[in-house]
Amino acid sequence: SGMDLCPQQPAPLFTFGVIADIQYADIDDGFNFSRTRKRYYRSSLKLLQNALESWSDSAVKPDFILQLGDVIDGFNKPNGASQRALDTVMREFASCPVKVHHVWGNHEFYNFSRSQLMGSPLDSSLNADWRPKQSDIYAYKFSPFPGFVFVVLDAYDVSLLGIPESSERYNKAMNLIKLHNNNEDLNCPPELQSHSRFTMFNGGFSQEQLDWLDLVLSVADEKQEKVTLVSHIPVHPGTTDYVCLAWNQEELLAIIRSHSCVVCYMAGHAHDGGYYLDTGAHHLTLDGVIETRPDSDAYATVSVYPDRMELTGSGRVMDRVFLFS
Ligand SMILES: Nc1ncnc2c1ncn2[C@@H]1O[C@H](COP(=O)(O)OP(=O)(O)O)[C@@H](O)[C@H]1O
Repeated sequence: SGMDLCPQQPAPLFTFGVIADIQYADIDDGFNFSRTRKRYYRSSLKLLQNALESWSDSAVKPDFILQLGDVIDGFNKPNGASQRALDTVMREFASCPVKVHHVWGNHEFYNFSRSQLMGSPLDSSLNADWRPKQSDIYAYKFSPFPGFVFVVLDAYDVSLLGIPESSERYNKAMNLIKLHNNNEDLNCPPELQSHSRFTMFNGGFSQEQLDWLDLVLSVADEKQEKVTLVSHIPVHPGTTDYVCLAWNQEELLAIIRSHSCVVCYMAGHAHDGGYYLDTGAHHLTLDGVIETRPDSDAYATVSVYPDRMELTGSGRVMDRVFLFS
C-alpha cells in the first residue's frame, strides 16, 4: 500500500490529553497574590476551547482527558456565580466526545463543599475499577489500556477546605497545619522553606489513602504494569516552589520510590510548570491555563508507546519524552 512507501513511526498504543488550572470566571483580568503573574479569567475558557477542538479534530482521538484541578476560580463564589461558571466549563467539555477525568484542586473547594462535589459532574469516579473503601476520599484507579494504569489522587483529603469546621477531619488538619504555620492568616506561608507548604491552599493525603495507593501499586508491580499518578498538588521540589508542595509530599515520594511500576506523577497547582526525573518516575507540573496569554495555549497531548510516553505541548507547554526505565 501507499503507506509502506512512507515509513512512519509505529502508532502509539493510545493517547490522552492533559490540561490544568483553567480557573474560569466571567471577570476582568487580574493578578496572582504576589502580583507577579497576570490572570486571564475569561480568556481561560477560549484556551479550554482550543484544547478541546484540537482533541476533537485530531485524526486519532485521545482515549481520555485529564483535567488536573481548579477548573473554575474561587472568585466565582462571592459573585454567586459558582454553578454558572461550572456549567459554562462543563458545557465545553461535553462538546468533546472524550471521557474526562477530573482532579479536585483548592478552587473546587472555594466554590463547593466536598459533599457537594461527591456525585457532581466533577466526580468522574463512577466507573472506576478500584477506589479506597473510605467513600469520602476522592481517589480511584482506572486502566485505559492493558498494562497501563492511572490513579487519580485526592491531595485535599487532609485539609481545611470543603469540610465543616465542626468536623473531626477539620480539627485534625488544623492541628497539623498549626504545628508548622504560626501565622494568623493560614494562607500566608511560613518563612522557613521546609515548612512553607503548610498553608491553607495546600493539603495532603491521609494514611488511609496512602495505604490504598500502596496496595494498588503493589498489585501493579506484580503485573508489571506502568502507572501514572495524577493529582492537583506537586510532590517533588524539583518541579516547583516549596510553597506549592503537598503537606506530606515526602510520604508520597517514598511510596512512589518504593514501587517500580510508577512511571509518572502529574500535577497542576503551580502555574509556571516544571519537570524532574526522580529515580525512574517522571514528575511533571503542567503550566496553568489561567496564567497563559490569550494568544498562546496551555495543554498537552500524550502518546503512549510500549517504552515511553511522548508529551506534545501546545503553546507554552514544552515537548517532553518520558522513557520508561
Ligand atoms: N502569601 C500569601 N499570604 C496570604 N494569602 C495568600 C498568599 N498567597 C496566596 N494567598 C491566598 O490563598 C488563596 C489561594 O491563592 P491563589 O493565588 O488564588 O492560589 P492558586 O494559585 O491556587 O490560584 C487566595 O485566597 C490567596 O489570596
